[in-house]
Amino acid sequence: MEEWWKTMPKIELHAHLNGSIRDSTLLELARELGDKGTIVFSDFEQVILKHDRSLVEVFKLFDLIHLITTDHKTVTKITKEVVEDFAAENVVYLELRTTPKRNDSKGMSKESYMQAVVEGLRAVNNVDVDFAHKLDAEAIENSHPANDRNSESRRKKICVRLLLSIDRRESTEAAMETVKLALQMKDLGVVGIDLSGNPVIGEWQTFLPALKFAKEQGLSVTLHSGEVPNSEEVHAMLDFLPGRIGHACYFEEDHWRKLKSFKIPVEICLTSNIRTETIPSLDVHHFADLYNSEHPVSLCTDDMGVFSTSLSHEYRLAASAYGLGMKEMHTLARDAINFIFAGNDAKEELKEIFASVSKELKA
Ligand SMILES: CNc1ncnc2c1ncn2[C@@H]1O[C@H](COP(=O)(O)O)[C@@H](O)[C@H]1O
Ligand SMILES: [Zn+2]
Repeated sequence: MEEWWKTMPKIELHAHLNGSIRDSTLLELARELGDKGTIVFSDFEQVILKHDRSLVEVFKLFDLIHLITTDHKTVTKITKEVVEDFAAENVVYLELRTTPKRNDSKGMSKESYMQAVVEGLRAVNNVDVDFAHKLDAEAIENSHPANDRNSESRRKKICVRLLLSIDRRESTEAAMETVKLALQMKDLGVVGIDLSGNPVIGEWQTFLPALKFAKEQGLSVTLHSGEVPNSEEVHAMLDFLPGRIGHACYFEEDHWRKLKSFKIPVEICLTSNIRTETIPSLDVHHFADLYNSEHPVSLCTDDMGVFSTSLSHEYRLAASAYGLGMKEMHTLARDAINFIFAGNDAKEELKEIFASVSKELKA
């Protein structure tokens, strides 16, 4: 039973690259920079290993993480590891999101940051990564000829798509640059835009032009919504009709009504919400009501490094907190196929994967 949560196929729709780094890698990177004298290692060690993380502290931690990860080589390394970690727990489809960053001292532009991310996807070697369907399917076949559909020796495969995040600290122009970069990278697996960052910073109106443009150009959009009370912003976000929203912690009656009537899927991050205290306990978490009213929801990790969790753990947690069995959890995982941002080819492939497990469950 314990193993089931790990072996069952899963879909991860809400994972931030820099929040998903292994503790061991963060410590190793911090130690290297400590040895060079760039940072004081012991200061970092304390923060990295600390486990109580209020929402305010989480954003302080991200500033520290970004200090040690924002160079091309490191971005490639953490991308590779994060994809490997998700694949190891049978995530078959991953939408990985990250904020393209400019760092003049490292000669880094938003574009070169994203090239480093794509390098990371290419560097994964213990599992096949399908990240740009049209272009790479052939390359994968050629590099692993034994990988035909009927072969028993078929290697494990994870389908990865990218979302580019706009940080709420950014200006309209910077947000627009991110959307243009996403459009430029459509053939490299970029399928959408995310709005995230410290929820007490920034105004909806600042990001709206870039988000509208993204939508007009055919990119999908997901928004962090209601991480702090902000009724007006939540209404504006719902009226924007995003493809999905994340969190929805401080939603009020009117928001729920709107969300449900618009049928906007919700990315649920249980551990993240409990750790940041945006929801007091699992028994009052909105997952239960959304699930019972058959509203589309998907369990996600948010930041598996920062919150020391995994997608398997989130499934185990929900199953025990809400009394759901293996079959129900399998259906919950499978139904996320309906609101992934990748196209029909990926959806069809995922349906096949889940269908073969459904048969086993019935047997
Ligand atoms: C806990 N809840 C959260 N709420 C809002 N934004 C969050 C977040 N967790 C992560 N991020 C966003 O993701 C960035 C780190 O990954 P990347 O550098 O983009 O790869 C953070 O700086 C923040 O902007
Ligand atoms: Zn998030």
